[in-house]
Amino acid sequence: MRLPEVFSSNPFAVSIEIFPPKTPEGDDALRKHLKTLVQHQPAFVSCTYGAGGSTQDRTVSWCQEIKSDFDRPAMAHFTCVGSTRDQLNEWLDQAAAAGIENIMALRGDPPKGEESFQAVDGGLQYANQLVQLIQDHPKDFAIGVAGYPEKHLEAPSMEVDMANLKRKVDAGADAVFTQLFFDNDNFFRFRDSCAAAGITVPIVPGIMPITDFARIKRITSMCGTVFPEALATRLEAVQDDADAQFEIGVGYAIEQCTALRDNGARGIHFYALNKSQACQKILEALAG
Ligand SMILES: NC(=O)C1=CN([C@@H]2O[C@H](COP(=O)(O)OP(=O)(O)OC[C@H]3O[C@@H](n4cnc5c(N)ncnc54)[C@H](O)[C@@H]3O)[C@@H](O)[C@H]2O)C=CC1
Ligand SMILES: Nc1nc(=O)c2c([nH]1)NC[C@@H]1CN(c3ccc(C(=O)N[C@@H](CCC(=O)O)C(=O)O)cc3)CN21
Repeated sequence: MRLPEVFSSNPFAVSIEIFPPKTPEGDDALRKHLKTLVQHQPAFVSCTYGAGGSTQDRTVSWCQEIKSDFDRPAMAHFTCVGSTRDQLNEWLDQAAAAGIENIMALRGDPPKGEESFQAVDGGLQYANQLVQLIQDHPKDFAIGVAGYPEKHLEAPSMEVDMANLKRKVDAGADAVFTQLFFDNDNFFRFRDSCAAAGITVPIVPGIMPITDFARIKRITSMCGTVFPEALATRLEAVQDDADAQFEIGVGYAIEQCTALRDNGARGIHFYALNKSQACQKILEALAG
């Protein structure tokens, strides 16, 4: 199912994001977690492509498995990192042949050890160019793009960042999935700015449940997401207690997601980090 139909047929479309594990043991563990997660009938499952600058293989095969073995629509992430236009087009040919219908089009993170993003010779510099390249492919892929409620780290201002988001949507994106955030006010402001900029496609909040404070701190610093002081204080108080961190993190996410839904969010995109426990609790709470 393509993204436009996902959102037209579902007033609140929950999606789950996974990343390809690095080992066969990781693959098996992910299959167990996916089995649990799909019981909640997520609208689709997405799989990253070199998240945080790691490997790009196996995104397509995981998407095929999501469709065939887990019976859910899939979205394959795709980035400009390290590829020429020709190589990007070859990947699109493979994705089309594999039955991929939805693509999350991203510029991508700089590879590990590199400070800033560098396009390769004959490659692309910005995600709007990737959206255009996908649109120019003969297969009619549906396209997701990233949006930044707290501004992308490299953008000089919210206004410039919004103009860049508009470029991606005008190039043909069907939905915007946001960077993770912990303060809903930032999301609601961002949604209003999108509307003011004439962006009419669904704006879906991206939520990462906190289960391990140290890891989340690493990730938020990479994303430019502000961590609420009061929440940090509560988590610091239980630094050595994994269960207590989980309880606090999941409780916070339940409140955050409930408020998003009650205030008209079109869905929630969960950065599940290949685990099911937190999302399961949140989805149970949302189902009431
Ligand atoms: N789920 C995921 O896998 C997610 C990944 N990311 C990562 O975030 C990073 C950025 O990716 P995108 O948002 O796709 O990149 P992007 O190309 O849309 O934006 C990157 C930066 O360039 C600026 N920019 C964009 N288009 C421009 C243009 N035409 N001219 C001048 N400046 C322009 C933006 O304001 C931003 O600061 C990547 O590292 C991506 O992998 C972000 C969110 C979610
Ligand atoms: N800038 C950016 N890049 C991304 O890839 C990305 C975002 N933002 N925002 C939303 C999600 C979050 N993503 C993530 C974030 C962390 C890991 C992760 O597993 N991190 C490891 C370290 C990575 C490694 O060394 O391989 C960790 O231990 O936290 C995976 C996906 C993918 N997405």
